[in-house]
Amino acid sequence: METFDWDALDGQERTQAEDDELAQGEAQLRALLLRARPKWSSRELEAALRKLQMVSVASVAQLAEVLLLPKVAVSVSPKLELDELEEEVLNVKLQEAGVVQPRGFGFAAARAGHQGRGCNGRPRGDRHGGDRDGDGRCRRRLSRSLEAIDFVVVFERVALRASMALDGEVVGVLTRGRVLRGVPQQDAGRPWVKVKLQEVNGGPVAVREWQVVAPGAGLELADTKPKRVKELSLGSVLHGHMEQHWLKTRQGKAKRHDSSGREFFRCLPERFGWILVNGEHLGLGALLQPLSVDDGFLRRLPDRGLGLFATQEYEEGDCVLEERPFFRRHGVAQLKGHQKFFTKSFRAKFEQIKAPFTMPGDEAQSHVYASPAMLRSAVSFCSASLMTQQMILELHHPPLSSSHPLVSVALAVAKLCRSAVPCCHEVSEEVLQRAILAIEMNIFVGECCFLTFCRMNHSCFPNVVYISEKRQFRALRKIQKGEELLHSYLGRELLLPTELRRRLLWRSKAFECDCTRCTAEEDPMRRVACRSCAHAKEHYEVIFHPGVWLRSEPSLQGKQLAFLNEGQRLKATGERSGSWIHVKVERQVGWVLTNGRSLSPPLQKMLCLPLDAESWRVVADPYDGLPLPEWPGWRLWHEAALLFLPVDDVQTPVAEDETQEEAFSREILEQLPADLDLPCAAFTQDSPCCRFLGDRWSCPSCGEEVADLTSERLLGRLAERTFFTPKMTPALGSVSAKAGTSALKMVKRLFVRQAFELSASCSQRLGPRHWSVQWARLFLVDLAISRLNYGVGRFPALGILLLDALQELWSWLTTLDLSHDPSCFLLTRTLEAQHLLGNDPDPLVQQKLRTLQTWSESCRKQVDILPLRPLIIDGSISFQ
Ligand SMILES: C[S@@+](CC[C@H](N)C(=O)[O-])C[C@H]1O[C@@H](n2cnc3c(N)ncnc32)[C@H](O)[C@@H]1O
Repeated sequence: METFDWDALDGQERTQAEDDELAQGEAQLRALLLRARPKWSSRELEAALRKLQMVSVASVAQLAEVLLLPKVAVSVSPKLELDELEEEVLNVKLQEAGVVQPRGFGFAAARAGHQGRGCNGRPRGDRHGGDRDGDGRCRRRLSRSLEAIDFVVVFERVALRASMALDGEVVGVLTRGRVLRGVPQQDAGRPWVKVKLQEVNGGPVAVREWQVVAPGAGLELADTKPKRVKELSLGSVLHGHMEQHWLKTRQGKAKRHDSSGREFFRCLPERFGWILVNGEHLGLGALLQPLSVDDGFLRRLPDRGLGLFATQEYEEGDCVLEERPFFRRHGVAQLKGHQKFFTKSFRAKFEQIKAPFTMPGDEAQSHVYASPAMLRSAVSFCSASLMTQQMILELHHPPLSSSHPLVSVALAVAKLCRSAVPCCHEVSEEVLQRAILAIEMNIFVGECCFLTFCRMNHSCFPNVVYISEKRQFRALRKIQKGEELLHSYLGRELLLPTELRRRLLWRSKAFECDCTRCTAEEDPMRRVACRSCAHAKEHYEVIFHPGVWLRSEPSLQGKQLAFLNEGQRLKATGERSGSWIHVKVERQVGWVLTNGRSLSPPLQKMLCLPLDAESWRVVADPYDGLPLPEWPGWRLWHEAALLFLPVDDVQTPVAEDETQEEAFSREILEQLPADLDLPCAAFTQDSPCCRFLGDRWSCPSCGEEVADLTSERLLGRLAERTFFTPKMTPALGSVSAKAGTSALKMVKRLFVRQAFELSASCSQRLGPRHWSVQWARLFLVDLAISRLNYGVGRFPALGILLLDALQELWSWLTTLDLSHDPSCFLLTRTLEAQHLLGNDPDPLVQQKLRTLQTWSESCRKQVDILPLRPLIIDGSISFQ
């Protein structure tokens, strides 16, 4: 039995003879490495040597000693050559040191490692195969025993002991969900795991254990003239890191290291601790579980690190997981305690921290800036206990070698915090950078980190949802045993198209999402109305007096087939050529000119105009300068604008207080060519939509393909800025917010006018089903609810407008590939509409309300992902 001799750790000065022995051992190891890796350059060799020393291997003898196993293996198989063994041991140690990729590491290897050990009292049998004959068996067994594998703590709390015995000194405690690496070992038939203390409870990498090895060391106050506050007795153990001649410990104190050329402290060698794997004989059951068992709850996946899996079947609404956080990030209020360190110059430096951001495979460049949340992360981390710090560092984060902009931003924030905030002085730059990244990647709503929840991967089509008030995950749909549990790291962003969702995830969480929605062939958010199908359904009326010619070709030279009188109705066939349309009139077909501008001399007049499919009225002629063109894609937004804004505001083309950004958006909209407007028939219920398939749209009905992404991208970018994050300013005065709303905010009238213009442009060019138009609807719903809540006077048309928009949004959400039901995005809005319009005498309003109520009653209403935004228009309410 291998027990650890703690007494041996007592500080002894190293003698010259020991130094010589070390040098000799190193030379042996170098020779062994050279033999085993003849192709390595001297730099690679030196790097490997350094890394081996980090895992306690400084000589060939140590290599054998640490693992003890060669002796066992030799006795089992005398055929095995020592060289071969050395190389095997060397390979394992190199893997442990991170010099080469662990062979077979991960799922299969860990499973193999677990096999036959009887952990959890469950014999594993031989179902995972393995080399079972002769030398092969021996080699397999050897590497298995040497390999460190991942375990997860499955019991509430397990003890880390100084020796492989139940009465061994407890040197640490690990809580459920903690993931650790260790080498399985047996003692008297009981399975134990040997782990490095540094890895599990020794604190962040730079902080090590030190021991007082000479008399005269004392505790001094840092940041002031050295002032001794305490003598330190020989042998006492401290946590800290070296900075020049001082060993720095926590609480802003420093300890003298070698002011007079003498060493006071020595870093303790890495220690080991043992954890019992199975507590069945104690009546406890499994304490640790290898990570990669087939039916495990926590598994290692080939391309995403760890992931959580269902160990039983769940019905929709069931509670799947519940956990308490181990870490809570400081809120803004708590940070105020540190305010005096955030001087003007600190703030200036902080605001300059940024790194260029590009999406892989995309040329468009922007920047990622340091967020104040990172500052909170740094301070919270540095104020946490060593154990908590270690648990944070164990959470997933991008490697520091990654070129992702967050990595360099986190480094700059870490540097700045270390230099300015006292509680951060003692943590190394690298550790603080890792901590900021780990918190950024794993933080949950409510500013918490969890040991288990944080291992759950993301999907835009999740099967569980986080209920923050209860700290629970609940099933969004039926979940089969063995299915991966996936939640969405995104909230309302789930209602954005794939390209934007992937961009957001890459930007904030540094990964390229490969979920079912992101990899699906079609992106249903980007459905646009099919122009050619709509053209084919279009009806026209001759509005020119006395009438127009039906011609055999789309030109004035075309043969005159018939004269069509003013007022005559024509059915389009779908073919067009410039201002010419191909029509069917009674039994004849031919071409008709719609626009007199191409005549010579030009006639500034339309000759034929489309009929609105809903009202069968002629759509007004924009060239005659009529003030209110009644294009269906435009009409809803124009009418809405008139309900919310004074007529002057709606019609004034440019406002004087327009900001640069607003001017930019307006110019973009003005530049969009008018001839791309969709025909009226595109706005009828049954008009077909083109599906977006990667880089083009294709109509399932007529087969038409469209590849022009430019105006859709342009409108999408404006829509994201306008509807997704409306520019709001806090309201003046003191009106308390009503239930379901957050603090009151104001939107500028000019902003609202431009938002309606954008809504109309998106609608006219992309049709009623595109995501940008749906976000415009949400904006309209929030404006309408705010107006009904806070506005002065009644607006009868507002109720119908609100309920129509809600119904439209509800049915859009049901057609998308979303696992959340529409109530997750619309519940508060629906309830608020019911509350505000419940007493409305209009029977149409009551009928629409009943429909909405039936829909919402059939939903589970688990979460509200998209709370109502109180969009109060500046000047539309008066504060008393
Ligand atoms: C909060 S962690 C989840 C647990 C993590 N897999 C681990 O090993 O601890 C988030 C990380 O998991 C990976 N990940 C999660 N969801 C993913 C997805 N849908 N596609 C690709 N990688 C994903 C990414 O590396 C991401 O940064």
